[in-house]
Amino acid sequence: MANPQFLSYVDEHQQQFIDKLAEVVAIPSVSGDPAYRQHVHDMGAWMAKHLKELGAEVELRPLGKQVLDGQEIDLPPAVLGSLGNDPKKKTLLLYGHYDVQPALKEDGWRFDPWVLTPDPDNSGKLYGRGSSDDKGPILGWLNVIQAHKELGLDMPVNLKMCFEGMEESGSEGLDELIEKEKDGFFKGVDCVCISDNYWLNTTTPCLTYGLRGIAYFKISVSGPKRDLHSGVFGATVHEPMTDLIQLMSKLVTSEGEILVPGIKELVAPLTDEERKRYDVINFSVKDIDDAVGASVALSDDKATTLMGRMRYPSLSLHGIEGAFSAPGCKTVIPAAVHGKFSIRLVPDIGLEEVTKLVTDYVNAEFAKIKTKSSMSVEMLHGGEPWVADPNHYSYRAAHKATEAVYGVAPDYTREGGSIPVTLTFANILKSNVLLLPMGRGDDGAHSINEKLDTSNYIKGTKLLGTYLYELAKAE
Ligand SMILES: C[C@H](N)C(=O)N[C@@H](Cc1c[nH]cn1)C(=O)O
Ligand SMILES: [Zn+2]
Ligand SMILES: [Zn+2]
Repeated sequence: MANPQFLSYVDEHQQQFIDKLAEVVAIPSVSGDPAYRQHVHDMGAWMAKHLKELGAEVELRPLGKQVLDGQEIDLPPAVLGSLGNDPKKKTLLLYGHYDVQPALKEDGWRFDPWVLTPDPDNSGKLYGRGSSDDKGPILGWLNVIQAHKELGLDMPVNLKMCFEGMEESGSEGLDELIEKEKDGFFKGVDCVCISDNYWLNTTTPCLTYGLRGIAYFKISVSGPKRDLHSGVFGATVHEPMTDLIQLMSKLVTSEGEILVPGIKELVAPLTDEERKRYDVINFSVKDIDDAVGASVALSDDKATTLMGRMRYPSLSLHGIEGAFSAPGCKTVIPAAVHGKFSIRLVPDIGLEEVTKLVTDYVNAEFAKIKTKSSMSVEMLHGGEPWVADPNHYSYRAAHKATEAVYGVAPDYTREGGSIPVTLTFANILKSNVLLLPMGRGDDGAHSINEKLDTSNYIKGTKLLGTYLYELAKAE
């Protein structure tokens, strides 16, 4: 059980916590676009300032530079914080990310994505980019610390904190920092907790013990030196976009089957025991329909749907840079186009292996196209898949905390998304990692109209705090 004073404090400060979330949603910390990079740095500075005010020792650790769209720019720093150093207490490492995915009102958002907007229908939904992924959860930790500081309560465990600003763009520089600091800043960490994923549905909290990895690719096709008039040059020159579409159509079927040979053969075989684990999860295919706003699920079967997200790889096509995409009818032949796609990886499918399979296949398919265009394929960023031991004491502590705050036992899930640093923490720090999500499956992370329900934010803050108390006692 958590301290009752702490729980009451969270209820009494609900509006103040929402106002803080509004303050950080207003900082458009998009890591993938160089034009927004200063905002990512501003968000890192905001985190450092507020953690210091809460009594933590804080350091902004530079992570070097990256080349983005031909420009060399500073990577956002890692915000490293420590609170408490009592050798009698356990030491928990918290990780979260302060960068977000891009968002433009014209993509179809109901409200300005950078203004946290409560649902006018009073449903309690708080709309805004980053509300659920991952600014709400990282503020959840800050709220817990604030409550303890203001109430004069001792924290049940020592905290180390690592917040990064590049998670949505491959976590560049972070693995190196963890390796370098494993016997420095990260020394003494007993276990790791990350709140950066989502419940499977809208009602049942969960503990997550696996993540898919990711391999993100770009296929570039070019030909003419400049964009051309299709009336003047159509049926006259090879067109890069035509070649790229042909290549991209060879990657995946409409039923989601990956066409790159050799990938599905690597997936670990399904055991009866594992199959049964999907049957007990509180979930229905309607949860998918509700989350995406349409009846478009690949399967009508619950276990097949869950396995599609948790234990099988997937290949998604994301976009074509350089293609005409504005309204209207521009009759251009683009000179160079870059197709982007990613593959979500599962255990037994490694990043290096998949990169070779994809590169060889795309090159072989391109060789079959009769064209004079040039083509190259590269892996832009990646992260390996991860699975943890859900019988660890940290999971037992989170299980008890979930029952205390939500009055139900959590589901045990594997997440379809990726948090590349998770495996690094597990391997380099040799620690158990727990994923303790705050948001719901319909939060729309990475999509338009991302939201966090007020009750998830407030109960989620109570859950994170209660987990610390349970962790202190756990064996
Ligand atoms: C699950 C986590 N909140 C998340 O959204 N992770 C991203 C990481 C990523 C990797 N490349 C780009 N973003 C994801 O799963 O897409
Ligand atoms: Zn994300
Ligand atoms: Zn995230």
